[in-house]
Amino acid sequence: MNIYDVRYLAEADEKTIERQEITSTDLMERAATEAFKEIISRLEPGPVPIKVFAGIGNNGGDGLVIARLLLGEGYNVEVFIVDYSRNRSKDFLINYNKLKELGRPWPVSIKSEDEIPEIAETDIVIDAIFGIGLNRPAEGWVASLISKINLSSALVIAIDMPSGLFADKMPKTGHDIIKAHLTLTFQSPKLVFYLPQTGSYAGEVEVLDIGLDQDFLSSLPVRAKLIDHIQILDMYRPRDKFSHKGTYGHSLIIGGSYGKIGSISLTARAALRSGAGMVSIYAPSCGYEILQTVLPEAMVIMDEGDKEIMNIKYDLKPEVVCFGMGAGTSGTTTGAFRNLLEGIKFPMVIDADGLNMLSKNKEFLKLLPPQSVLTPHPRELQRLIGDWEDDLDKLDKAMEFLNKYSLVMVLKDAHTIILSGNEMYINDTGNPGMATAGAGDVLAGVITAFISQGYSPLEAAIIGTWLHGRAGDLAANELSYEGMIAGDITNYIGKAILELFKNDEDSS
Ligand SMILES: NC(=O)C1=CN([C@@H]2O[C@H](COP(=O)(O)OP(=O)(O)OC[C@H]3O[C@@H](n4cnc5c(N)ncnc54)[C@H](O)[C@@H]3O)[C@@H](O)[C@H]2O)[C@@H](O)CC1
Ligand SMILES: Nc1ncnc2c1ncn2[C@@H]1O[C@H](COP(=O)(O)OP(=O)(O)O)[C@@H](O)[C@H]1O
Ligand SMILES: [K+]
Repeated sequence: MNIYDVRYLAEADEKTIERQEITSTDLMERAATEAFKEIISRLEPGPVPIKVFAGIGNNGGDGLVIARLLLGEGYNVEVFIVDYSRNRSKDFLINYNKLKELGRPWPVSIKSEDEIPEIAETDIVIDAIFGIGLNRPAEGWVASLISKINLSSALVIAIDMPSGLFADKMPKTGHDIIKAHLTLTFQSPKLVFYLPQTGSYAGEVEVLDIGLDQDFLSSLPVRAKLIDHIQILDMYRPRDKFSHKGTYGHSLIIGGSYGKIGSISLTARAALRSGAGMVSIYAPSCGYEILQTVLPEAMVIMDEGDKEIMNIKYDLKPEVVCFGMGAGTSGTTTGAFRNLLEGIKFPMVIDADGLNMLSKNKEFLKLLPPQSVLTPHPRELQRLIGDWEDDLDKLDKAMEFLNKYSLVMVLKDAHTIILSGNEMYINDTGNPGMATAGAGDVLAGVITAFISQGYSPLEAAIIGTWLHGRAGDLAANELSYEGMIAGDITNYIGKAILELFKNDEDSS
């Protein structure tokens, strides 16, 4: 699903109005009706008290339409106009009059702190104060209202955007922003919903198709893509009946040190479970028996070092090499990594201590084979690219870095972001149960396996990240967030792949 810059969404509204020969009021009615349908599909029957807070712009107009439609269905609705300016939008006014024509209940205007109503725990709050038009932080009593809504235990549904959140820039600390449980957003998800700094304001995100002109939308530059199962299915290549293990490539996983042999076994096992034809593990010799015992499907090659890698030598021809998990960053292992980099001409996957060695030895970066995949978590990223001001600045800096060295970057987080060239892909699978040691080692193995099967590094990063998260979700469903461990993610990769081919919506 495409994510667009919001300034283009406003243009798409205008183009739609022109091409579909409708008015902006019709479009507002259409958008708000979609939101209304979604809201009632989630409401328990009964006289739930609903408080709609409507601003005086078009987001407020949406709120008024939703209120009118809910009243029409007999819901118990109170409407509060957040009357911060006389500058009311045309469609707000049209819908304000339509609401008043219903006669009951009269919308209550809030113009000061004293007029902010009590909000009960049992209320449902519909936040239609500000949408994508917000261009400065909420202030004064409007900020107090937002804070009061947040302090109540009411269920909060934000329309288009949680009010107070900017669509295209990061808030500073101290800004009051609605913390929604659910955000019903129009046509395109907004990038800020997926960034660690701002994502928690949106809660669950539901994207509502409001029928904006598809031809115009497809002519727009795409800011990012939210990966969905359709995209994964499109990339997936079925296996040929007459294929053999050679068809799916040989993955070489290099890493481990005394006390950290488990990490490479996690990576190698995940690679085998993700379709690699053959997997060899290269490790210090203290790992030999452990690896042969825990993973009989993998071949094991020993380094001359007992407790750490000293000098990487092998005489096989892998399709892909994955380096770094549990390797440590000693001077000897760093020297061995440098020699490895000098000898490899095809894209690698680099994780964990491989990334730390790159950070400590920036001159290694130009030795990286083009299109290599780097999989940093936020700390590893910070060591690689330095500090950033905020999440948007982080993305800009990471882009600059990867383009300098022609890399693919997998920025691991709650919503992992994959960057390549000017493209950005956002992952929407995964859960907090995956915040467990070794989950990243598993991801490195999954991505490696897809490269070994002939997928491009970017495709492998996208498919691998999505499947890893989906497998984590399936594991959590059975085991709980607390009960799952990294190896469980690997155990569910097969089910995550099978699920891709199920036709029901639940697999998305
Ligand atoms: N344009 C259209 O045809 C459609 C618009 N829709 C809705 O329209 C929204 C955008 O509407 P608007 O552009 O009217 O903007 P908003 O309703 O988001 O904001 C209202 C106005 O408040 C002003 N403002 C910004 N920051 C402020 C602050 N801190 N304190 C006080 N005032 C501030 C802005 O100048 C803006 O005009 C979308 O988010 C969506 O909900 C939908 O109805 C779909 C169709
Ligand atoms: N809250 C979360 N929601 C979704 N995914 C998560 C969450 N926390 C961690 N993950 C995923 O788990 C993995 C953790 O990787 P990493 O931090 O490298 O762990 P380790 O170094 O222990 O292997 C990443 O793929 C990350 O995206
Ligand atoms: K809103």
